Order: sequence, then structure tokens, then C-alpha cells
Amino acid sequence: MKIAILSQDSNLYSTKRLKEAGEQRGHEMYVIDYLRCYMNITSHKPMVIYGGKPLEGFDAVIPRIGASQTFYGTAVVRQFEMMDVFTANESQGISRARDKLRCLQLLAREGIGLPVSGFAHSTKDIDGLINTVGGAPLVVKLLEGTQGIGVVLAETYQAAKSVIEAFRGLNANILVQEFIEEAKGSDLRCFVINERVVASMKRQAVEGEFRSNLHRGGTAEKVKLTPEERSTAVRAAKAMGLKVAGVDLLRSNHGPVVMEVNSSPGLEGIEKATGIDVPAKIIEFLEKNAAKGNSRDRIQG
Ligand SMILES: Nc1ncnc2c1ncn2[C@@H]1O[C@H](COP(=O)(O)OP(=O)(O)OP(=O)(O)O)[C@@H](O)[C@H]1O
Ligand SMILES: [Mg+2]
Ligand SMILES: [Mg+2]
Repeated sequence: MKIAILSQDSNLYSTKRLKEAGEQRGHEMYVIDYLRCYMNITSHKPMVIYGGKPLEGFDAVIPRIGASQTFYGTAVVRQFEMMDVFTANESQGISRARDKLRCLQLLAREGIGLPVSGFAHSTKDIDGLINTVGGAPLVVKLLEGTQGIGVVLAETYQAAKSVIEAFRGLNANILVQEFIEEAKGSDLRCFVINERVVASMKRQAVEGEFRSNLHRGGTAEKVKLTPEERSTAVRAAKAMGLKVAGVDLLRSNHGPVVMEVNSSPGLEGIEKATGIDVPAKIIEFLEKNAAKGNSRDRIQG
């Protein structure tokens, strides 16, 4: 097959590993910087143009869209959908997952376990917001945060109030969440491909920290999931419309709860923690599904 990896940087670990995995399985692999693509959307024949030439004859694309480039990145993926090229993740699923609030709303609609969450922009009713999640301790998140930055644990009512007031002053969208203390600073990353968990790891925060992000010094090891955790991860990916997803769960005393769903989950951490060749499994999924005509029942655009 002829496969395009839509990535801004061919030197990123995940991009390199996908390229390698595809080549090992005998495919023609191209890394395409989607920001440098432009599209012809007026003609009867939709096209993506790259380096002055139309991209033609591709059987599949693997989107690896950066968090700050969702708008243009999903437009390029959508254009491939219009051209009937199979995509590992569809543009709509990527957009849904990128918006944390939309993600939680869709998961809630499916009845998937979530931390009790409230969402606000500039409410004056801070007490009401704190009460929706059952009071302190609670977690306040900036909607635009990544890598654990912008995620704050407020242990007392007073602290919660001050943090919410400060964020309100920044004119930011905030998420207020029940603190899952019993997770003890750990979370589970479940790597889902085509409705199956293919690899899973437990990330543990350093002593005295509640955020398990590897960027915050957390460590990772492989973990065996319970059947309930597996099915929660699979249902969450499905609710977002993602075939390839990194679903993050917390072990709460009311069962597994989903924190977020990532549409371009990193491969390095999960490969190192589990020893599983996850990129090969993504390519294998494309081999089985990118056959011509398999795009017909998809929602396009
Ligand atoms: N409600 C919660 N209860 C307990 N721990 C939490 C809660 N929310 C987040 N955490 C911890 O904080 C970490 C960071 O939170 P989260 O994943 O929501 O933000 P982020 O990592 O900054 O965002 P992104 O993953 O999009 O980059 C989580 O991995 C988890 O360990
Ligand atoms: Mg996270
Ligand atoms: Mg994330």
C-alpha cells in the first residue's frame, strides 16, 4: 500500500516508528507535513497538493495532528476523506477529542464513567461550581493545558475558590473536577486500535505529586487491565469515533473513570513500558481496513 503519515516532523519518535513499521511490512511510506499541503476544493476532483504536485494514489493516511494545529490539520484529513482515502482516524473524531469539554459531553451521553465535572467560563457563582463536584478537594483544569500544566489540585475550599477566581481573571475556560484521591497519583493509558486495547500502561506520579504525566517526572510500567477497564476504554474510543486512540483512565472507587481521549497518542512511552510493537499494529489495522470501498459507510466531513 501507499501510506501517508500526516506529521509536521519526520524526526518525531512516533512518526519515525510508523514509517519504519510500514516499510518493514512492505509498504510505501511518505511523511507529509500537512501544514505545507494546500487543497483544491472547488473542482469536481478534490485534491491535496504538496510541493507543487497533487498527492495521488494513496491507499491510507495516518493523521498525527499537533494539538495546536487541529483546525488546519483536520481540514487536510477531511480533504483525504473527500478523495475516498482511508484514514486511521477521521477528521470528526480528531476534532471531538481535541475539545476536552466536547469529549466529556459525548462520553457522558454514552453513560461512560467520568469524574464528576463542572465547566465554566466566567461565572460569579463560584460556590455553586464547587458544590457541583461535591466540594474540596477538587481539581481545576485550564481547558487549553497540556502535559499537566494548568492542572491544579485545590485541597481546601478556600484554595479552590482562590484558584477559580484567578483563572476567571485570565478569561479562560475551566474544568472543575472531583479529585480521585484513591488513584494515588496514577492513571492508566489504554491504547485502543479498532475496538481492542492492544497495550496498556500505568503511569505513576513522583512522590508528593498527583499528576502522573511523564513530562512531570512520572514513571510508566505495563499493567493488566480489568475487563471493566478494557470495555470502558473501548467504549470511550468508540463514542469519539476514533479507531486509534489513547484513553486515559483513573481507578476510582466508583469504577474506572475516563479523563481524556487522545487522537494522536504518543508511541514512545507505551512501546517502552510494554515492549509491544504498537506501530506495527496500526499498520496491520490499515492493511485490513483500507481496501477499496471500505470508506463508503463512513461519515465524511
Ligand atoms: N480528577 C482527577 N483526579 C485525580 N487526578 C487527576 C484528575 N485529573 C487529572 N489528574 C492527574 O493529573 C494529570 C494531568 O491531568 P490531565 O490529563 O487532565 O491534563 P493534561 O495532561 O495537562 O492534559 P493533556 O493530557 O491533554 O496534555 C493526570 O494524568 C492525572 O494523573
Ligand atoms: Mg493528560
Ligand atoms: Mg492529552
